[in-house]
Amino acid sequence: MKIKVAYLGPVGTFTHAAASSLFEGKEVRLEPYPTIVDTLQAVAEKKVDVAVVPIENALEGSVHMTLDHLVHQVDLPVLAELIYPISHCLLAHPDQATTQLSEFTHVLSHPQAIAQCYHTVRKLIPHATFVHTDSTALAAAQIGQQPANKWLAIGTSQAAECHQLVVRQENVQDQANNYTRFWAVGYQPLEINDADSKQKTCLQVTLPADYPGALYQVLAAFSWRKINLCRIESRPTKTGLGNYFFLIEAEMAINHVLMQGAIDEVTALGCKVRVLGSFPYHYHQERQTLLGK
Ligand SMILES: O=C(O)C(=O)Cc1ccccc1
Repeated sequence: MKIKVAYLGPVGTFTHAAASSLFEGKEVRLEPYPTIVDTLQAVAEKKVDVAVVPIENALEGSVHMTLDHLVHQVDLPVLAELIYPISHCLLAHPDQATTQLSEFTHVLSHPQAIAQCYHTVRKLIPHATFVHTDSTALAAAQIGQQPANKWLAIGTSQAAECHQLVVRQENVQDQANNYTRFWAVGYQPLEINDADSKQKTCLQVTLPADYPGALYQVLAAFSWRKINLCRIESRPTKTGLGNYFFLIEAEMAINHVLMQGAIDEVTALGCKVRVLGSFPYHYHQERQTLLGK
């Protein structure tokens, strides 16, 4: 039976490209969902086997919608991570193919895409009003239905093809080195060929109380074991102003004895530790090593 994979759709989103890359050559059915929350709920409610969602961007940081849903609303293990290059295009209806860029009035896209391109687009179109949509491809679809409006979408060249739009400008992200990390989440382990892959563990750590050196003690548990941390972020627990949990990503698999030791030590300090996942991670170019043949 084909694995069902939910992704933030419709066709032509960056998540669609990442999900296609992650499952390339596999017997899967990719199913689009309109929002990140719907995508995660599809797997939480067992309508699909896996969900692929964006988690962090190199320019804009965490995708809070994804992170908060995974932490507060569902208990879905992270199964794999793909780091995918992101290049944004300005897309217009063919009827606006010759309109001066500075004459466009509105720029539609996903909030992450708008944030990644904000300064570049403001320079090109100083009077643009930015309009948020649930995905970049939805913005492209809306442009396709509005030939008379001087509107642009920020999105992928695939979305331009899907909706017969013209690419008015490529590479409008504010920095060249633009990557997004995507997570595949689900209850069933993926058939992953991880012999050569690097492993990561993502932990949610909540301190017992706020006291001098509390976080320092947590970090020390990783430090003296020489476990490299690749990300640490605080997010509100949503129980009151100033209450945070920490999301800690470490470059070591959960079953490693040193990782077990670090988790035990942090727990002994009185912290609450939840494992969000222990999973292989890859850059897009190395994707062929991620999934089993
Ligand atoms: O809207 C999309 O295309 C997405 O997949 C979300 C997103 C937006 C910008 C960068 C990476 C992912």
